[in-house]
Amino acid sequence: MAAGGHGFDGVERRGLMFVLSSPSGAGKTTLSRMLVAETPALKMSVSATTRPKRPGEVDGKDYFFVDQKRFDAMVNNGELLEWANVFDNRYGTPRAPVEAALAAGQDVLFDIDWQGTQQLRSRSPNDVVSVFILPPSVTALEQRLHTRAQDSDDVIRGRMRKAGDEMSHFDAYDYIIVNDNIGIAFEAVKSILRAEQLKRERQVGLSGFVRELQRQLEK
Ligand SMILES: Nc1nc2c(ncn2[C@@H]2O[C@H](COP(=O)(O)OP(=O)(O)O)[C@@H](O)[C@H]2O)c(=O)[nH]1
Ligand SMILES: Nc1ncnc2c1ncn2[C@@H]1O[C@H](COP(=O)(O)OP(=O)(O)O)[C@@H](O)[C@H]1O
Repeated sequence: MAAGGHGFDGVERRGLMFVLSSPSGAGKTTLSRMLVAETPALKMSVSATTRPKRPGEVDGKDYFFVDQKRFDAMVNNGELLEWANVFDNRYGTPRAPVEAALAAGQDVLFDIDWQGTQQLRSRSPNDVVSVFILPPSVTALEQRLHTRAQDSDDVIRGRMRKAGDEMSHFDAYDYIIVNDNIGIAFEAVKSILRAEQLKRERQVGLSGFVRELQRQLEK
């Protein structure tokens, strides 16, 4: 992967792929939005989906809403970095924007399920940092799905039924956050991102930087 972009005093850093997953309603969309709002350099990957648009969602911002035919064409043309069936719909990550951002040394944020996370990790094991968000309780999860008020009772029942399955994959993730208080959960997400950005192996320009410090000391 190409190196580029930002870092302290010109220390080049490799962009990372920051993944948030959770059962529906646990809070990953909320946390992703907060993170992007506070971290302008972080690029959100906008997925393509065949699911219907919810009230308030914007095409091209929340998702690219496409029909089944277009989705199949994207798969067949290799336009997706990963894709999966979730809740009887298809979801996938457009490849080009992610590759361009990473090549420029930018970090990319993904709100994708465990299947997509697995596919990204097998392609780029060193660049994926994965976080799984758990609800504090089943009652809270159900309440959140209802207060979001964007899905029918039937859809909510379906999502509650599948929450157990989704949660069973928590052990494939690097970090786990229980999202009880949103402010505390957000602090936790930010800390993980910051610590991962500072990992030695991601700061690919370090040896040159240290050599330069040593050269100046020798003067
Ligand atoms: N594999 C994969 N999963 C995705 C993608 N985009 C969204 N998802 C997941 O699909 C599931 C359903 O998303 P959505 O319909 O927005 O419902 P929500 O989780 O209740 O907000 C969530 O687990 C998302 O993380 C994608 O591009 N790839
Ligand atoms: N810690 C929290 N406490 C209370 N409500 C929350 C919390 N985190 C998220 N929510 C609310 O729960 C609902 C579902 O959150 P959302 O981010 O859409 O979940 P997901 O993307 O995981 O499906 C939203 O209405 C959101 O405002």
